Amino acid sequence: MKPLIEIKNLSIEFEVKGGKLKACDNVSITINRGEILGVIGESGSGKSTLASGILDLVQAPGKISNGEVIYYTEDDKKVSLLDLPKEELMQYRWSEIATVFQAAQNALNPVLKIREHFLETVYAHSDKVKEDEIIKKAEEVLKYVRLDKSVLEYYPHQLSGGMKQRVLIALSLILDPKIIILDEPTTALDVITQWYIMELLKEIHQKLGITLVFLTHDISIISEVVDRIAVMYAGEIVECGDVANVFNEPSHPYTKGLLNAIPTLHDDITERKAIPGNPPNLLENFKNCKFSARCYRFLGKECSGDKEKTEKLYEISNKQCTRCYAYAEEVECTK
Ligand SMILES: Nc1ncnc2c1ncn2[C@@H]1O[C@H](COP(=O)(O)OP(=O)(O)OP(=O)(O)O)[C@@H](O)[C@H]1O
Repeated sequence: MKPLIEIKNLSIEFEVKGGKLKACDNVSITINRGEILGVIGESGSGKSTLASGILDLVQAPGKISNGEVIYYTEDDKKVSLLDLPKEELMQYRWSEIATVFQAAQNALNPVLKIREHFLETVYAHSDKVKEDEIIKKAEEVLKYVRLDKSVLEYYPHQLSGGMKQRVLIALSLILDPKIIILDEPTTALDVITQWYIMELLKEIHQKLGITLVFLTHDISIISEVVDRIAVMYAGEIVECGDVANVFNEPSHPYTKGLLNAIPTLHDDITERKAIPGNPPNLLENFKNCKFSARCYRFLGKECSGDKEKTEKLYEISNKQCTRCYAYAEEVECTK
């Protein structure tokens, strides 16, 4: 698979009372063209910060302190997104990389009809497109999310939560992007609507071949959709790989804990166990593996002190990488 976006050693800090909070700590991951990638992790693990970092949208007091985001164009040209002037980078937003962010339900302007949202999005990129062309395209993308064109004449408050989310997905498609990054796309919705939206996104992926990245705490909702999964803990990716490998043979104790904590319809809920302890304070200057305080596999001095070793990802197969020091014999992962 060809790479579409390569995130290299991305670190993002928030300047807060008490110091610098590392929300993303040296994150490296490649998003491949045409795949569906899921990034999972509990609240506060850094998923939204990572999503904002890709398009340099981190708001103060946050700041990208290190790293690169490389975008591969269709003719394999490498573009270093974080080095682009702001206006140029904004041209990539929507037309190459579209985002549907967590607070999406409130992302629509209450005083504008849906048709105006489509017009404004396109006009922000080009004032040469005719209005009727935009509306024709809007009707086409609304069909992908099974909404009738009459929705264009509605104001946001006239739509249900699920319809608003579908409008936002349609809006993200208006400029034919190569990738959509969806941060908690279904969080505020009821379970049935959640599944419906995931089905629609899967269909859109199949029809258009568009790359999708889901960032969510809800493993159950993405498990049947994603090809590959990355697990985030305390600002770091602790494991990534093909979804079947990671789910069937999780290598990192955090991934195991996370999977153990999910109830299913079929099993005994008392069998489910929460991970003991709490996530660490991200203001700390870590010398140990960040999970070591909660880890059943903690290897004593091997997991402590040697930051260089505990901050690497090790390749345990060509389909799975882990940050756990127990695999330090394996080769370093460069994917
Ligand atoms: N504007 C901000 N100011 C200070 N700290 C922030 C800010 N935004 C995020 N953080 C901190 O950065 C860390 C990562 O937050 P982030 O929102 O990226 O996590 P998340 O995994 O997306 O969780 P959630 O799904 O709850 O948003 C958290 O410790 C959070 O408190």
